[in-house]
Amino acid sequence: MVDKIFEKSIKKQFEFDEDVASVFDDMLNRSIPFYKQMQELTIDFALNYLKEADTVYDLGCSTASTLIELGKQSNVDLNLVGIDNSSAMLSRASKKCKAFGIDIKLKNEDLLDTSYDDAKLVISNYTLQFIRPLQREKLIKKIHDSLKDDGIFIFSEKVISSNKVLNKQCIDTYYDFKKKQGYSEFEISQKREALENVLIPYTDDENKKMILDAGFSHCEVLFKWVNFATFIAIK
Ligand SMILES: Nc1ncnc2c1ncn2[C@@H]1O[C@H](C[S@+](CC[C@H]([NH3+])C(=O)[O-])CC(=O)[O-])[C@@H](O)[C@H]1O
Ligand SMILES: O=C(O)C(=O)Cc1ccccc1
Repeated sequence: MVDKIFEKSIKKQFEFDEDVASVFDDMLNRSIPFYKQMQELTIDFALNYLKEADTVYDLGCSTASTLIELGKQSNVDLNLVGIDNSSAMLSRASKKCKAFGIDIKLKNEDLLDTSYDDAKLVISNYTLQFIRPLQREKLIKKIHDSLKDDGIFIFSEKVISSNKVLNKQCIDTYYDFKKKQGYSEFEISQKREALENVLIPYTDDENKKMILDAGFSHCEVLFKWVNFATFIAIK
């Protein structure tokens, strides 16, 4: 279904409710530049590290498209776990898993309350940005401590620049991208307002610092388009 959520006047904050879930795959494809390529990279790099019976967690799995694709492409059996606290997202995820015949354990839990036992790989694409900064630092520490010694964390985030002028240029370039995807100026500005204080982006350096402070030995950017970046961290 086509995302028309912000065509009408909306006064509430952005929420992952039934309305958003029903158009979510379209929303992501049209709102996150190179979303498909970013997902393919996540899977390509994940497959570099995964062996038979490894456990993979996807934090903020939404409609489970990344885990389904990982399950399809893996030559070994994996223990796939998707976590999200939106029932609307998970009911779609569950239907898609059945339709594709991929076995994924879907957990309706807050990321901050979940345990990540036996994790070889943790994925979290475009989700940490919705966790408040203090909690975010704690969550990263928990992810680090739960990962096996050779564990990997792959995550993507909307990012900002610490240079004000460049940051404004990045935002303008992103809004041009959205216009080219068919969103009107009204939809773009309504969504921007709804995301205010809900989506809290860090700079690349802040993301890397958060990762290294949690104890990871290495972190780098795998992919970046203007203000959207994918990172890989090695325990
Ligand atoms: N505290 C929380 N606990 C659990 N889930 C949460 C929490 N906060 C937000 N979520 C969930 O995180 C997901 C973020 S979307 C991820 C896209 C996906 N990774 C993808 O690659 O397709 C990204 C976006 O919409 O920009 C939503 O499904 C929320 O319900
Ligand atoms: O920042 C924006 O304007 C976005 O649209 C990013 C986004 C994409 C998908 C869900 C929530 C936010």
